[in-house]
Amino acid sequence: METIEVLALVAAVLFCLAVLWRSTSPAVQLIRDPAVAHSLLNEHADAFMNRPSAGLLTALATWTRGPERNETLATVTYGSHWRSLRSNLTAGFLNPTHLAAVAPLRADAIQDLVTGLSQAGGEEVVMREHLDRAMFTLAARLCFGGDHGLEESGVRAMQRAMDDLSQAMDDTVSFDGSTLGKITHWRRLRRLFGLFGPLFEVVRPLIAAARARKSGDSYVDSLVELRVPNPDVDVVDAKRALTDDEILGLVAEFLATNTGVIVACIEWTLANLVILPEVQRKLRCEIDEAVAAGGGEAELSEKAIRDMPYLRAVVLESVRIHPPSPFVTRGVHDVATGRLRKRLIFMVREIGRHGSAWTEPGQFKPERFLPGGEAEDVGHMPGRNEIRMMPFGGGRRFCPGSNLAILQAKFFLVALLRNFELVPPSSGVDLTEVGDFNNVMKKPLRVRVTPRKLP
Ligand code: HEM
Repeated sequence: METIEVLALVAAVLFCLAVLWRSTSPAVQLIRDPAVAHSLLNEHADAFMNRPSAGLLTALATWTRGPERNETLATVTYGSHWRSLRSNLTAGFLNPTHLAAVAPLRADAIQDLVTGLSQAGGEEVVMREHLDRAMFTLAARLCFGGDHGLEESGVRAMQRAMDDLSQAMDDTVSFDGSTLGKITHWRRLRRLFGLFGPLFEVVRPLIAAARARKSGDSYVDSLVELRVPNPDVDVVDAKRALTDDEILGLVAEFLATNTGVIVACIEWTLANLVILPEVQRKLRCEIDEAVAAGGGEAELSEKAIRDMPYLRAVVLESVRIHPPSPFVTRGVHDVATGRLRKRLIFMVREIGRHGSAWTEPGQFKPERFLPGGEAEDVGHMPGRNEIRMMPFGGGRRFCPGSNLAILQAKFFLVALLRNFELVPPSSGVDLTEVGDFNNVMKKPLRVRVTPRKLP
């Protein structure tokens, strides 16, 4: 065959592959309107119970297929396996009695944060560095238990591994859909999955220790004890334990959801409090009054924190305008083949700032969530009759950790405002957003923290 004929043949094959690829690629629909989001997620919840399946690229990157993949709560298909994992987290770990018992761990983390910031001597600090450290220590203790030999060096090694994973995740999500993009995406995915290795090195002995002690109240203890449906055995209601690989995935998910997004929520809130001194002053007044009413205790009670209307309004306004997770996805799959037909992307940021649902949507105005305000009935979860914002998603797969996340953010904010005056840095505060997986401040917030004389 002549060279020219070979080239023509190669071009024809490539053309056919491109047409095939395009014709089999799932359609993508972007949802920006709160009313449309409500109709899809609330009125047709049964049709949108799953996120898009991971697909060919993930299979290539992990060299695994279908049920062999280690599913996490966020990736698993709606069904009995999902129900087991979800009720283990919500009815078990996140139930109010259990959470009350972890209050001392949170108090320790907050105390360390306040001590660290006090040493800054009124100088400018990069708030995220301090918050990341405190929040990660807390998450690791919630995950593995406060007194099971979790060394500081192990916590920091885990934090480094998780930082790399979350950076790789952000690089992977922002993928433009072009053929070149897909190839790059595949390479990024391979890198991403490779990053689980260093995390596993630190976590594997902790899983082994949890298996050996057979009881405990940390998240990893609950995963070791959990039995999930086993469809591979021909026995009614057959169950099996989770493998170490599966537990690793769930641990990574737990650490990720209990750190970066909560830190992002606190950082965005602080940025607005620094820019708007009047809002900061009002919030501090509410905190000082609650502290006085509580007899000046070092940490306010959970009830006192929940009963603070202005704090609630500030946090809601923060997650409305700067949702730490900027989009939520759903997939429509072919019933027979399981292949992804359509990908729906709910643009959480745009929904929370939609002109049809909010007046002056770009302005940070906590008052809108107070009694008499335009959003006095809006909470952090979508209402039954409407969606006006959805920072924690909606429908069947809404975020199970939303209450904990809001509570942790409030406790940290109260401690910071109670102990420090927060003054803008000389360079000002830049609210530019970055990140597709997590929505963070492009320029990490710098603040001058001046210790307060406690009333
Ligand atoms: C400010 C902090 C947080 C934000 C902004 C956030 C946001 C979200 C969003 C938007 C989703 C997708 C919901 C959907 O698809 O409808 C989600 C899912 C999820 N979140 Fe959170 N989250 C936060 C904290 C947490 C915490 C603390 C936990 C665990 C204790 C958690 C565990 C999960 C899990 C397991 C899922 C997947 C649920 C499922 O598919 O059934 N999140 N989160």
